[in-house]
Amino acid sequence: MPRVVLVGPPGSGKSTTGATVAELLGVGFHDTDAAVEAAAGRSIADIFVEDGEPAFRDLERAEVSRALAAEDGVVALGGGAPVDPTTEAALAGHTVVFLDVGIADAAKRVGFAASRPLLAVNPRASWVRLMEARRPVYERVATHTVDTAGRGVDEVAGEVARLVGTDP
Ligand SMILES: Nc1ncnc2c1ncn2[C@@H]1O[C@H](COP(=O)(O)OP(=O)(O)OP(=O)(O)O)[C@@H](O)[C@H]1O
Ligand SMILES: O=C(O)C1=C[C@@H](O)[C@@H](O)[C@H](O)C1
Ligand SMILES: [Mg+2]
Repeated sequence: MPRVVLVGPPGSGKSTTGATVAELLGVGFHDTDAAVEAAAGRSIADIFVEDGEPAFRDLERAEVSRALAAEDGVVALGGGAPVDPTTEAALAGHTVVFLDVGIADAAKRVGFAASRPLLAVNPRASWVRLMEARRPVYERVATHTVDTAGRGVDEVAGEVARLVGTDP
């Protein structure tokens, strides 16, 4: 079972902070977005364009299920992964940290590049809509919440490592 699973919206820092948390804890780091891309041999943006979002969600659900069973370090999920009901149910019993962030910090961090297909059109409004719909899900699955607003990667990673460092 992973030591900790990171959830949160695009720009919350799951991938970047997760790698630092893994270093601090001396464990491996696994990013489900990267794993889906490696398995498919294509970028997520290409999977969205060529096969559509439902096809990506199927690949993501399978990869998250595999990672929750097989990985034992830090696991970063894609931003939309916990919205899937099967994935939400599978997260029960795991140590899950919700990296919270507001639109101001997310916009600064992400720059809303085309690599995030759900934010390709009207990125700020799309991010706000996504976050409104997803906040209840992130809050339901989280065992801990860490506010990342105005805080750097090292500070956030230090707090996450302290929170989960004593968990079995
Ligand atoms: N706490 C932070 N302070 C400043 N910049 C940050 C912070 N966390 C992440 N970043 C920067 O924000 C950008 C996006 O971070 P990252 O890719 O880790 O987000 P993510 O949550 O994994 O997003 P996605 O859901 O799209 O995978 C990166 O350039 C990263 O360096
Ligand atoms: O917020 C989302 O739905 C997404 C976030 C990214 O991590 C990727 O999983 C993909 O771009 C979809
Ligand atoms: Mg990421």
